[in-house]
Amino acid sequence: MGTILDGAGLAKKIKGELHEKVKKLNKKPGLVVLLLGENPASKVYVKHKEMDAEEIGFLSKIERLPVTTTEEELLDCIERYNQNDDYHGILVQLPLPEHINEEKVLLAIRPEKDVDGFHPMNIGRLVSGNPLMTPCTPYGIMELLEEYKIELSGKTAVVIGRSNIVGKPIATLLTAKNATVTIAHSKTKNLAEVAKSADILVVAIGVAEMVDKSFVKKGAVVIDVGMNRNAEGKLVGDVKFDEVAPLASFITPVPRGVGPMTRAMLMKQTLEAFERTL
Ligand SMILES: Nc1nc2c(c(=O)[nH]1)N[C@@H](CN(C=O)c1ccc(C(=O)N[C@@H](CCC(=O)O)C(=O)O)cc1)CN2
Repeated sequence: MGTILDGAGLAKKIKGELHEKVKKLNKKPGLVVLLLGENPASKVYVKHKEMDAEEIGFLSKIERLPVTTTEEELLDCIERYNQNDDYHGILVQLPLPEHINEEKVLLAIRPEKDVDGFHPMNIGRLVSGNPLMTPCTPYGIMELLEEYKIELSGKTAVVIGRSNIVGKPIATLLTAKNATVTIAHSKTKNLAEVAKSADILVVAIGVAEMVDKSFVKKGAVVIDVGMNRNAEGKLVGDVKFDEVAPLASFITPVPRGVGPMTRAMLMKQTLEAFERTL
């Protein structure tokens, strides 16, 4: 049985350290989360972010906007927070309703306040090796790998999934640590065979328990980014945990793996955004 990478435990430690730093400040760092509509999962994630921010001692606000909000109204709202010096981090919860152009919205957030790291300027900086803000899920994965002293240099990494928020940036971060990275996706031929070549396997496909033991080399490090509800309504990852864990050297659980680390990195980047204003 592989070692379980305790994302929840590490996230708790990081949030405790942030709290200690915030206690010493004269002003509270501020985080605003913009939530459009009533997506049940998004509502839970946003609530968790609010709880984390309050626990650490941030000024925390959720702007709950109706699903009928127009793109122009959303852009106006973002601009108000761009101009508001009490808020150092602005985040728009994804996914957005279909009538809103996600690219336009992410471009509207000032890069210095883009604590999600999704603004094209922040993506460009990440790719060129001079990051300002890093997408929180990939950042959290890298912190977890570092905490457990998992060697990356010279290792073969396969990332299944090519999203802008996870697949592409984690591939960039692993490459920066000298891993040899392949990005695989729904059109990849012989996906299980490609995955099985990996020393480090990152799975971010959004299909419940799709990755079974046929995808995993003995001794591989398996990072499961998936967050799905199975037929019984239980939260499961993209990896069949019980089948894969005995093969892996390290593996993240779902829940309590990558998810809490995503939130911890959001808090870390909010404090850093605040510190840059001092
Ligand atoms: N603006 C953003 N939108 C979205 C992001 C993001 O990084 N920025 N990522 C995902 C959702 N997400 C953060 O928003 C997220 C999802 C889940 C968790 C988490 O802590 N999960 C827990 C379990 C939660 C539960 O019980 O449902 C866990 O894994 O232990 C954190 C962040 C899409 N949108």
